[in-house]
Amino acid sequence: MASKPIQALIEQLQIHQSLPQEYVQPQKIQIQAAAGGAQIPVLDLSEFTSSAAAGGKEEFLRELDQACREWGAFQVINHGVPKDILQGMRNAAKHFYDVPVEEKMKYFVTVFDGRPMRYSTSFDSSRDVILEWKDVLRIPAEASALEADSVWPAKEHLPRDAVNSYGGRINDFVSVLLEAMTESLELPAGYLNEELAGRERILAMNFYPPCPDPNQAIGLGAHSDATALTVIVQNQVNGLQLFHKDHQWVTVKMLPEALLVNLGDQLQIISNGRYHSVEHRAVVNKEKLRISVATLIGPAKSSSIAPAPQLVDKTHPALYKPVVFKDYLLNYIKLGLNTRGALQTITTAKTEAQN
Ligand SMILES: O=C(O)CCC(=O)C(=O)O
Ligand SMILES: [Fe+2]
Repeated sequence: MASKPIQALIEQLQIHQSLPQEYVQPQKIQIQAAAGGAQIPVLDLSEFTSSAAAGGKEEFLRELDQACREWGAFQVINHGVPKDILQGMRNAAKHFYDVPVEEKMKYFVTVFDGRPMRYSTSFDSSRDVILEWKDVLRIPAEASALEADSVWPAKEHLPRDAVNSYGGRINDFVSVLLEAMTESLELPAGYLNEELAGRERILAMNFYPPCPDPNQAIGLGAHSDATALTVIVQNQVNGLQLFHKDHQWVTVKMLPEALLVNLGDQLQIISNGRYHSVEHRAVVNKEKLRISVATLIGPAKSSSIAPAPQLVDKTHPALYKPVVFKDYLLNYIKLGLNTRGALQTITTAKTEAQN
C-alpha cells in the first residue's frame, strides 16, 4: 500500500541510500539479467507511405509481418510525426514532473476506479504488496478546451497544446500503421481501423526517478498491454525491456527520434494469434530520471472483439472467444500485472488442447 508518490518519498529520504523494504522484488525475477546483443526490428514507414519508394512497400509489409510475429514490437523511423512535436510531449511530461509534489497531491489517487485522470504510483497501489518504482499520470490522449478542465491537470501543471498536438499526430500515425497491418494480415482494406473505430486512447506518462538499488527494484513489472497497440517515446534514458522467446529479456536501445510500437492483447485476439502481444517491463537506474510517454490504443470500450473471420478456418480454428473490450479491461485490472490471465480467460478449448 502506497499513500504517496515516489517523488515525495525521495524528497523525504533526502539521502536515499537504501531501498525501502516495500520496493524490494523477489530475487527470482532477475531484474538486470537482460541479454545484451539482440535488437528489435526497425521499420521505415516512408517505404509504405511514399509512392516514390518503388518495391519498398512489399518489403515493408514483409518486415512488419515478421516483426509482429516474432517480437510483437518494433521501432518506426520516418513515421511522419515532427521532431518538435515529440520534443513538445517530452517537455510537457517533464513539466508535470517538475511541479512540486505538494501541488500535485490533489490529483493523486490510490484506487483503480476507472476515472479518466489518474496520478498514481506503482500499478495498483491499494493492492500491490511489493511496490513498483514508478509514478504515473494517465489521462485521455486528446481533450477539447471544455473537457480538459475536468480530465486533465490544470493548465499551469501540464501544457495542453503540446499534449493535444502530440495526441493528434500519434493518432494519424496509428491509422496508417493499422492500414499497413491490415495489409500484412491480408484482411479487407480498412479492417483494423474499423475494429478500432471510436478508439480509446490513453496517454500514460511514466516517471521512474533514480533508484537507490536498481538491482532490487522494478519500475514496471512484466505485462502485456490490454489494448491493441501502444506507441512509446521516452527522454533518451533507456529502461524498457521486451521478452523474446530466444533472447529472453532484451533492453530496447531506443533510436532518438523513433517511435516504439508494442502490440497489445486485442491485436493478438483479432489476428487469431498470428501476431502476438509482447511481454515487457521497465527497469530503473541509479543516476537518471527516466520518463516514458505511452499512448495506449484500444477499441471503443463497448466494442466486441473477436478473431477476424478471414483468419479462421479448419486449420486455424478460433483461438479466442469474443469479448467486449470494457469487460476485458476490468478483468485485466482485477488480475493485475505479471500474469497473462486476462487472455487465458477467453481462450477456447482448442487453444488449451494445443498448449
Ligand atoms: O516505460 C516504458 O517504456 C513502458 C511503459 C509501459 O509499458 C506502459 O505504460 O504500459
Ligand atoms: Fe505496457
